[in-house]
Amino acid sequence: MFFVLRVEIMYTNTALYMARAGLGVFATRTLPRNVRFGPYRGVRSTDAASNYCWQICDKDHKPSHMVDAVDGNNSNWMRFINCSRHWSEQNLVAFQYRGELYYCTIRTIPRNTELMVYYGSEFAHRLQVDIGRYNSPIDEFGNLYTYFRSLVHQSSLYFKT
Ligand SMILES: C[S@@+](CC[C@H](N)C(=O)[O-])C[C@H]1O[C@@H](n2cnc3c(N)ncnc32)[C@H](O)[C@@H]1O
Repeated sequence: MFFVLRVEIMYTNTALYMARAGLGVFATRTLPRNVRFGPYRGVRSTDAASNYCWQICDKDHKPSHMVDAVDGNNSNWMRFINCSRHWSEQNLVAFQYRGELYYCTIRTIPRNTELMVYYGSEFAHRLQVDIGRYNSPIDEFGNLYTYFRSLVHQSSLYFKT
């Protein structure tokens, strides 16, 4: 089953989130768990030349190439999704399927909530995300969201991009 995803792209609330993070993506309706978006559109490149790159791996899990969404004319709305700073605010996981990159919701995302995915430790570190505290107990970080960890399972829900 396909749905048309409605999201809003707007400036992140820097008072609540991270300073100077720019634009972010917000759900305009409640999204259930296990909804997949994608693929992440961009230009194929050999190196991580921008902050809009995801690494694609081959069948042997070896790095193959990057998909770079720096060009707004050769990418889609997924380029605006920001990096979570702690698992309590992460609501998407990135995964690769048939050589392309997708995101999947890992918890129910209430309306008006920012969609956030973990970029991986290397890039997150560059964004000054405290990797050492990423998985620390929620009360050390603040009670922004209720913790609900889950695995990505098969789902019949997909969104068109
Ligand atoms: C893929 S883009 C995300 C969209 C970006 N906010 C925009 O306005 O185009 C990645 C960039 O967003 C910003 N960003 C994303 N997550 C962030 C975070 N947790 N803290 C600070 N900046 C972040 C950084 O400038 C990063 O280079």
